[in-house]
Amino acid sequence: MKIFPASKIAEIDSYTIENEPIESIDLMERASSKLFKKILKKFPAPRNCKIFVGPGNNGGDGMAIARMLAEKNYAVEVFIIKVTNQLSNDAEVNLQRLKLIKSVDIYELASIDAMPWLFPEDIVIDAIFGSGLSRPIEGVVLEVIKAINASEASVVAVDIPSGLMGEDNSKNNYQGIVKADLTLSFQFPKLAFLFPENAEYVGEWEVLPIGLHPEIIKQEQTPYKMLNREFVKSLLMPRKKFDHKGTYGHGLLISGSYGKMGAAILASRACLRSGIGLLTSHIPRLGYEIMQTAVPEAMVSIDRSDIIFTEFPDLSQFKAVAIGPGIDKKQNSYCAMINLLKEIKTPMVIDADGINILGEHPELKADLPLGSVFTPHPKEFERLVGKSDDSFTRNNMQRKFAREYGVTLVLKGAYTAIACPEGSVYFNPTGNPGMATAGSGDVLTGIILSLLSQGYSSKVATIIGVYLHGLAGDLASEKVGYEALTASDIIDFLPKAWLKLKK
Ligand SMILES: NC(=O)C1=CN([C@@H]2O[C@H](COP(=O)(O)OP(=O)(O)OC[C@H]3O[C@@H](n4cnc5c(N)ncnc54)[C@H](O)[C@@H]3O)[C@@H](O)[C@H]2O)[C@@H](O)CC1
Ligand SMILES: Nc1ncnc2c1ncn2[C@@H]1O[C@H](COP(=O)(O)OP(=O)(O)O)[C@@H](O)[C@H]1O
Ligand SMILES: [K+]
Repeated sequence: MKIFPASKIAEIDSYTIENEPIESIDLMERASSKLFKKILKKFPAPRNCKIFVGPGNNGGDGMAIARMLAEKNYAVEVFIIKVTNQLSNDAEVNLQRLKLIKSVDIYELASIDAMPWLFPEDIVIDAIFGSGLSRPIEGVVLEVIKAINASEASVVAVDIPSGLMGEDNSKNNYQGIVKADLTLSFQFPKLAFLFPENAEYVGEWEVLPIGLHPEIIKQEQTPYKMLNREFVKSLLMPRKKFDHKGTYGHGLLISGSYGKMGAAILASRACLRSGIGLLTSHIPRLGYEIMQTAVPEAMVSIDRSDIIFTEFPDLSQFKAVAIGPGIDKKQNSYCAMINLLKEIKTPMVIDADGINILGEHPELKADLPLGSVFTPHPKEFERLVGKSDDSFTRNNMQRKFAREYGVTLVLKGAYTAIACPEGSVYFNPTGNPGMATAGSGDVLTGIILSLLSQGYSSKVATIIGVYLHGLAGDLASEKVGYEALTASDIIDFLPKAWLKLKK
């Protein structure tokens, strides 16, 4: 699913109006009735609704919803916040329609003194500003938003919480953003919904299709996309009757060190559960028996060091290489990394301490093989790419790094972002807070290595890997819950995740 910047949404709107064709007031009616139905579902018994509306089309939606709720016997009060004297055309039409409904009280809110008391059992509908917001909130609107946020009422935001910019909130005043319990967004999610600092403002969110024109949605370009099962499934290569293990590639995994052999085991097991033909696990000497016992399917390559990574086998036999889980970042490992980067010609996955070594020695970035994949969590990301104060800026830095070095750069977390060399970013909807547990990143590294070895491109291997990893985590959490979930559970649910993905 595409995620458009707010500026493009008005264009998509106009195209729909012209080419469906549909009158703009009818498009508003269609959008509002979708939202109204959702509210009815969420709050089936009539309650007091206090609807705050602004001067634009977001306000117009609010007034249309007010009319629909009143017709279903909800006690509705509408507060028109006096921002300007002029309402948008469609908001004005909806105001006139609303005035015909006798049961609805309509007030003008020109100062905070006229603010109504909000009770915990009230439903507040926030239709002050939508995608047309052009600057941080101030004046009476700021006071109203503070009062809404101080109340215990249930807050539903129309399209986007008022005050939140669709993408860039780096210069916003967070005091002036509505804290919604539920945000119902028209047709597309907004980029800002995917950033952690906005979570308490957006609340739970849902996208409501409102029938915007499919042609323009197809045509319009955007760097931001949300993954879904159909898309990921379409990337899978079918297996054929006469395939053999050579068909699915031989991968090399460099991982583990003294005290961190678990990372090597987890990554190896996940790799073998993701379709690879042959896996060689390169580990320090002390891990030999551990690996042979825990993962009999893996071949083992032994380092001359007992405890860390200092060398690697002949690379010519491998289709892809992964390095990082549990390797530590001692001087000798750094030296081995220099050599590895000089020799390697296949794509590679770089995770954990592999990333940290590159963060400490940025000159190594010049030797990165084409098609490398980085899988940092936020702290590792900071060491590799740099610091930022907000997620939008960080996302721009992520895209720039991916373009500059020709790599696929993953930023792990809720809505993991995958930045590709050509500038696009894919966000992943699968995964859950149960996965915030030791070793779950090692599992992801193993999965992506497996897919690269099978011949998927770096971008596709990363997309499938990230989606599948989250899906396995979701299936695992259905069985064991968030708290008890371990990285091994994610591996155990990889078979089910594959089946579900391919269904
Ligand atoms: N694109 C779609 O899919 C549809 C959009 N609709 C609604 O239309 C909304 C967008 O409507 P508009 O473009 O009219 O925009 P808004 O309703 O967000 O309001 C924009 C108005 O507020 C003013 N304004 C912006 N920032 C301000 C600030 N900080 N302080 C004071 N005034 C400010 C602007 O000058 C403009 O007059 C969407 O969010 C959605 O609710 C629906 O009606 C129909 C379908
Ligand atoms: N709240 C969350 N929602 C979705 N996925 C999550 C969440 N928390 C963690 N994850 C996923 O779990 C993995 C954690 O990786 P990482 O931090 O590298 O773990 P480790 O270093 O212990 O292996 C990542 O893939 C991340 O996307
Ligand atoms: K709103």
